[in-house]
Amino acid sequence: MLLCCRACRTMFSRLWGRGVRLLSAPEATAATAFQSPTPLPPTWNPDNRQDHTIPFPFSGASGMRAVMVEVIPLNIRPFTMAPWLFSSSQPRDYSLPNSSWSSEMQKLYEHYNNMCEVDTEGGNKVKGAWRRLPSYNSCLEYVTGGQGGSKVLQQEARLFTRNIEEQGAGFEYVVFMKKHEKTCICVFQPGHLLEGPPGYVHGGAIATMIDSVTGTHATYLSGLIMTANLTINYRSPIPLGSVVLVHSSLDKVEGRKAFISCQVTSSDGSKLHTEATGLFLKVDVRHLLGA
Ligand SMILES: CCCCCCCCCCCCCCCC(=O)SCCNC(=O)CCNC(=O)[C@H](O)C(C)(C)COP(=O)(O)OP(=O)(O)OC[C@H]1O[C@@H](n2cnc3c(N)ncnc32)[C@H](O)[C@@H]1OP(=O)(O)O
Repeated sequence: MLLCCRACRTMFSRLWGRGVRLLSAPEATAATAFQSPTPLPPTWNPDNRQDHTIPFPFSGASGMRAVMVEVIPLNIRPFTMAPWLFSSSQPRDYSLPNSSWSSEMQKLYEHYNNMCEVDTEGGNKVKGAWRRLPSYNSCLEYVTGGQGGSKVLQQEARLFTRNIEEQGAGFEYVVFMKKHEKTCICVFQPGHLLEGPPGYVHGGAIATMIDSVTGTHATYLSGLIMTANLTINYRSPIPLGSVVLVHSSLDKVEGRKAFISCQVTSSDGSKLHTEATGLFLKVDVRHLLGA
């Protein structure tokens, strides 16, 4: 596969780490000569690749150019060391701890994470009442094929809460779901880029987190949803850099509608910062694509 256009590049970034690796120019030449029944375009030349190369999309690889990729069946994928961001076999899960997390954020994470698995008398671990939800920098990570899915794949969809490069500067958060009680809790540490009033979090950033947590909750319960209505009451300002809890609970489901309420509190629950109610409507993938 030649990375010669935007669609190729998007597809490559989606596939990277899933059995796909970049070929060096000699490898690419050899692979084309021995394996591909389709000759390379006449303009392609490993020594002069201007016509069919593109800047590599990931940060940390500036100046690097991708020429050709090889798809390797996952079960025989060799070990390769990738020099850029998505170097593991899975896309980065942003809900895992990083060095920007304060000790309070880390402590709360461990508190809820420990309840995701419990020790049995026999010393085994079994699933607990809670579940940590992974979080990626693109909603595409949740798309599972189908005609709609592949159409979505052609776009470079990004989840903006997870696309601020500097760790700790924007939205640091992790969502835990308590499935049987239909509640969700999010541990949220707002960074300096979310400043509104001096020293406090911007109301729009708080609304973003409420929409993200309640929207994730509704998605988990109902599948593909869109926010139809969000009503927010701001009760007390949230200091930048503090750690707060976003509680989400399902009030009722009526057909396609899920009614969810939400409270943002201090980490010990003693102070109420924000209250909200949301209405989420289950939608068809065609609705998202504007069909
Ligand atoms: C392991 C698993 C992990 C899961 C991991 C998930 C990962 C994911 C993470 C990201 C999570 C981020 C989540 C963000 C979610 C957004 O922020 S979405 C973006 C913001 N929202 C929008 O842009 C929506 C724009 N609006 C629309 O597209 C359409 O108006 C809607 C909301 C889809 C509704 O349109 P529709 O489907 O045609 O519905 P319609 O027939 O008009 O109305 C149906 C019913 O709803 C009622 N209704 C419609 N709108 C309203 C309203 N605003 N107020 C009250 N009632 C209403 C109608 O009255 C009607 O009621 P009934 O007559 O049936 O009783």
